[in-house]
Amino acid sequence: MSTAIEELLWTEKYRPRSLKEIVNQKEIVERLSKFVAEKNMPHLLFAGPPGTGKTTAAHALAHDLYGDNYTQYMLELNASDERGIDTIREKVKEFARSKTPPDIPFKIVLLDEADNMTADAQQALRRLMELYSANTRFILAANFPSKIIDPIQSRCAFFRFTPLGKDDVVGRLRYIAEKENVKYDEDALEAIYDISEGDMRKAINILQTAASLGKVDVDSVYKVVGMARPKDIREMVEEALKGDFTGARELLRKVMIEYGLSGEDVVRQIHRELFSNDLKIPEELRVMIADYLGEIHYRIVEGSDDDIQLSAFLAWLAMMSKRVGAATT
Ligand SMILES: Nc1ncnc2c1ncn2[C@@H]1O[C@H](COP(=O)(O)OP(=O)(O)OP(=O)(O)O)[C@@H](O)[C@H]1O
Repeated sequence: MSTAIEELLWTEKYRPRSLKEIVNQKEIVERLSKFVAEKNMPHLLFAGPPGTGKTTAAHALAHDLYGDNYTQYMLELNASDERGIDTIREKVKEFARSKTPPDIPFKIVLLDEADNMTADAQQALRRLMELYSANTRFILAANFPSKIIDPIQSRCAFFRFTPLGKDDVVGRLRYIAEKENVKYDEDALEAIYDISEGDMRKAINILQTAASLGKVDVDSVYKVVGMARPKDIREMVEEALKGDFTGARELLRKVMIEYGLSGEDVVRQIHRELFSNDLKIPEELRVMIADYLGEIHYRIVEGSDDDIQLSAFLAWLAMMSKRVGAATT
């Protein structure tokens, strides 16, 4: 990757180079550091959601093993990009023949998105792993480990990466914002965490896009991701639950126009708010709303009119709250 892109993209600029710079994932970092100390390791399977540090950890491990010029001892392949197992086989064969590191008996093949390979391709991969195991170790990265065939799973040490917590994400965003001289509101960083759901890549990208517009505040954050502020969505639902259908419908039109949301976007955001702690409603009502919202979502996806469906939803909320006798508290 060129230096220009590394400088431009904050996810690259602030990608941890060494294991000790990785945020959280403590147990993983400890186990990997042991491999570095022992200069030995088995094949590895890194599993977990996007943006939690799988690729970063593989590079950091190679960096700590081989030093700054580690890339000559590491082959990175993306299972979805490479044209089938034959291409992978050719590349691995060539790589296995190339220069070996001075005092470590193996090189590393990183295979990203391994769970996108068919079961047949994975069988071929398994044979490849065995064939070159004398001087090569494979690191497989996957979002869904259940899609990796058992014979491969049993040959790898398993590492589960978990979504990063609020303190970790907000702390990292604060660190980057300070380094980049970005003006920000603390609650904007928390909003970025809420949207990212523990995906650090997504969080850093939102910060960078919002910062390009000026000060990072809650409004600019929701604007760049094309979402309404949760508060606006909650107010709309609460208004309907108070029985004020007309008021709720006005708020609906406002969020759709102001934020340029589609009907499906609005349904997704209502769904999100339904399970947040900020919407205080009785459990019985929450269950009914979740059920009916699923129906509305289906109708919109099938091509029904956004406005008619969402108006019907708000009307239903207004009627339901009366029947259950439950206005918001
Ligand atoms: N644990 C972490 N500590 C610090 N930064 C992180 C961490 N995890 C992710 N990041 C940041 O997010 C970016 C993306 O992370 P990475 O490529 O490692 O994700 P991944 O888990 O491999 O995701 P994918 O499954 O999409 O490939 C990194 O460049 C880095 O800036």
